[in-house]
Amino acid sequence: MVISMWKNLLQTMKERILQQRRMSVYNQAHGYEEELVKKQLQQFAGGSINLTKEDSGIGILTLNNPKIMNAFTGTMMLELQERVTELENWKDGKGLIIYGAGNTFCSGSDLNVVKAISNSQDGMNMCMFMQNTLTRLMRLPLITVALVQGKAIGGGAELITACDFRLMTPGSEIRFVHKLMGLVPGWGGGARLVRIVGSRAALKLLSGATRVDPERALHLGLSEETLSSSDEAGALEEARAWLSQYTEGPASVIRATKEMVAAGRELLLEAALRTEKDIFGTLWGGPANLQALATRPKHK
Ligand SMILES: CCC(=O)SCCNC(=O)CCNC(=O)[C@H](O)C(C)(C)COP(=O)(O)OP(=O)(O)OC[C@H]1O[C@@H](n2cnc3c(N)ncnc32)[C@H](O)[C@@H]1OP(=O)(O)O
Repeated sequence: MVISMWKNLLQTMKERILQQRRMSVYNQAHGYEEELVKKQLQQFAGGSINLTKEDSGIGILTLNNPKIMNAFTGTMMLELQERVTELENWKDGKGLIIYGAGNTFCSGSDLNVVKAISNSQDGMNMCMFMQNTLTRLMRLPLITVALVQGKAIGGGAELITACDFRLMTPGSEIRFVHKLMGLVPGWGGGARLVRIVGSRAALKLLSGATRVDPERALHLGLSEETLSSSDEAGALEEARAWLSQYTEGPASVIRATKEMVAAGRELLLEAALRTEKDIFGTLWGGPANLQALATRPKHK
């Protein structure tokens, strides 16, 4: 009995590790040694990443380091990875809102960390770690929204591109400042920005280190809506209401919809079509489908 429980546990852990590897971009084959990178990041402590899972199926992820405008310390990078793992395993989840504590989003990497790891190898390790985490975030079967209050700067601007949608509050700003630091984005924000706003607009925003206010973000398709509240509680409430338009209904259907769109966004057409078929197969004749057929045959 104990042996069989132990075997099941090992099997589940193995499946989880394999699933995480499938969702990630880098592994040992790319010279990426995750355990070493984690050990190094652990040395730069401060702040936290907090997750609450609401009964509605909406998760709230808070970037919490307001003394330095929610800049990412090493331990925050590690905690973000842990929270993403938690979200991958949250089977009732439908949506996620990411926001920053203290009325501002995030000012990127903690500059103390940037200075301490300013050699090429350490920079590459941090880059691969954050790309893996943000790619897994992007591929979550949840509809994700970045709520931008105050500033989303550098890595903070990169993080918002890993979400499906962005909402901005009045007076807020998105800015890819990398060029001013002699850099380009390294957390995957460059590749994702091109897919969101197109290559011409992305080139302007990156090479101009342009300040993007809510009006310009709307015009570029970088933001969906400018909210009316500027304060944290009001903005969060508005973001919840906005997101719930899309998370209404059975979790199985919402999650399948996001997975299908993510496949369409990332895969070549034939692979995306096959994935769509597989996802369709998980719903056809399932409980949500049968109940809809029994109770709501018309859509007037
Ligand atoms: C992935 C690559 C990266 O992300 S590299 C990092 C890119 N980010 C940056 O370079 C941001 C640098 N900071 C700034 O430009 C300004 O602080 C911004 C964000 C515009 C805010 O300006 P302002 O509203 O006037 O506030 P402030 O400068 O007084 O900041 C408040 C305190 O927070 C700190 N802070 C801010 N950002 C960071 C950061 N990324 N790392 C470490 N500390 C940061 C400021 O130094 C300031 O601290 P203090 O009150 O002076 O002790």
